[in-house]
Amino acid sequence: MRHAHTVEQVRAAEADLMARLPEGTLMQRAASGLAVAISNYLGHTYGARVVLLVGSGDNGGDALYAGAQLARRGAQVTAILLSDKAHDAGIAALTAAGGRIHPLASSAKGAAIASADIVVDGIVGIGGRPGLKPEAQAVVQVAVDHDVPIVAVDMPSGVDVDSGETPAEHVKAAFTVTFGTHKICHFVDPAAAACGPVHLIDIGLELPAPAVSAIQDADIRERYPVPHGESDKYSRGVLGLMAGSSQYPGAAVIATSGALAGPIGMLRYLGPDEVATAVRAAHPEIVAGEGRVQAWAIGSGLGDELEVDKVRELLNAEEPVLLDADGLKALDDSGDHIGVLATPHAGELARLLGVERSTVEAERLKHAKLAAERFDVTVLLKGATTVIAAPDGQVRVSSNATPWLATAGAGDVLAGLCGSLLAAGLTPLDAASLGAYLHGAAAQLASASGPLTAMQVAKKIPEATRLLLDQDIPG
Ligand SMILES: NC(=O)C1=CN([C@@H]2O[C@H](COP(=O)(O)OP(=O)(O)OC[C@H]3O[C@@H](n4cnc5c(N)ncnc54)[C@H](O)[C@@H]3O)[C@@H](O)[C@H]2O)[C@@H](O)CC1
Ligand SMILES: [K+]
Repeated sequence: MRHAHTVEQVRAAEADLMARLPEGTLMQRAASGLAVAISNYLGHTYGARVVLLVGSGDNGGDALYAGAQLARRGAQVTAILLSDKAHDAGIAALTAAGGRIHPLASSAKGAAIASADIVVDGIVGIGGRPGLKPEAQAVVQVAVDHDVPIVAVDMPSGVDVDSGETPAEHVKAAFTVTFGTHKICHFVDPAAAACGPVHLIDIGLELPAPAVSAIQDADIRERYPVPHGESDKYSRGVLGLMAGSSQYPGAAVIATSGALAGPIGMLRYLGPDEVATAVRAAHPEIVAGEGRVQAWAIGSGLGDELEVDKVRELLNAEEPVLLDADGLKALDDSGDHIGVLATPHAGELARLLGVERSTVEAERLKHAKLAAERFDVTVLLKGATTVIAAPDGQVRVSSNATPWLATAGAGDVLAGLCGSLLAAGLTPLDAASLGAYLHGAAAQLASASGPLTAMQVAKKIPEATRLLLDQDIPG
């Protein structure tokens, strides 16, 4: 996993390290990493036209020192000072290296930005409040109008660093270079979408447990319940699936496709006879009717046929339960639901919490955590980046989805797959994490940069799993 820490955690780790190192060492490490990333992006340094947008703090200092390094290697570097205050030693370094300094009032600044190969956003970093001042917004707009790529120093200025929210104007970066550890805004939308690819420069910080972790390929290898020589269909896990209705029979076929593509040894389907017939026609290996299961997945396409009392009984039983779509209506905030995984999209989470959908979309991390705490469940909030919040406060994100995945039935596949991982014995947090990541990987395979259907995603899950497990097929 990659890890993100809060501003407070980063400041404490920086203070610890700075106390042991000569003054300025950390900033030099940061600036060197930034300069190399800019050179790599441009493909050349000599003659490159680089404009630095420099705010009043150390974020501007990073930009100035990186600019000085680039200037020493032949780049034409111009700094635009957005505040009366700027990092003095950084300005001296840039000037000594042959860089130019423009105050905000300079009439030449617009032309410098318009003809730049890259603009470096050193306006604010972890010390910034959300939003851009009008003068900063104006220069950023010149870069946007002239299609000049912007590299964000630490993070795009104007985003809310610790929540990933973007309540006001902010920079949209071509890429971001960050230092020491990731910050929450790199992982959580909408801010994450403004970062572009994020490069992490190690500056030697020693960090505590992360606030948010992002799932990577290696996590699948580490945690996927791969069967072994002694496994049988029961020990691999049996999932009970309640989905689909006479109104939405397709949801059952799609959700069962997702479940069968996961690690379980057997799938039991419970639902109306005609839907069970359709499900078994699609998947003859499915067993219809009651029986012992290790986990339940309930909800996709149930419509009005949701039996709230029965579901609440299951919520209080020992087996873990996944609640999706209509099944979420059975969730209440009384009692212990520690084994429950809820998989809402923003609209469903908004209904659960009694707020507007747009509020959830703007404050995704906050509302996922709020619901995890209030309902005592693990919450998987679907979206371009999936946010997973456990009731103990752990948060993970999965960011490998393709926008083509925004298609009917994709959520049913995810519910089936996560249910399958639950039945195979993973915790709700791991089942949600691996499910979201494998779902994203399968969608990438199914899409190959083009449209896809939910059933195509389900069909690609085994291949995505195999690639991520890096296992050759025997025989
Ligand atoms: N502390 C360290 O040792 C290191 C810090 N580093 C850099 O230092 C940055 C943090 O520096 P600072 O703590 O000086 O803080 P910033 O540079 O993020 O911001 C400093 C000042 O900007 C002003 N400000 C706040 N919000 C603003 C807004 N929306 N618009 C305009 N001005 C605003 C405030 O007066 C604030 O004090 C990090 O993000 C990173 O880039 C790196 O050099 C790594 C080492
Ligand atoms: K910045």
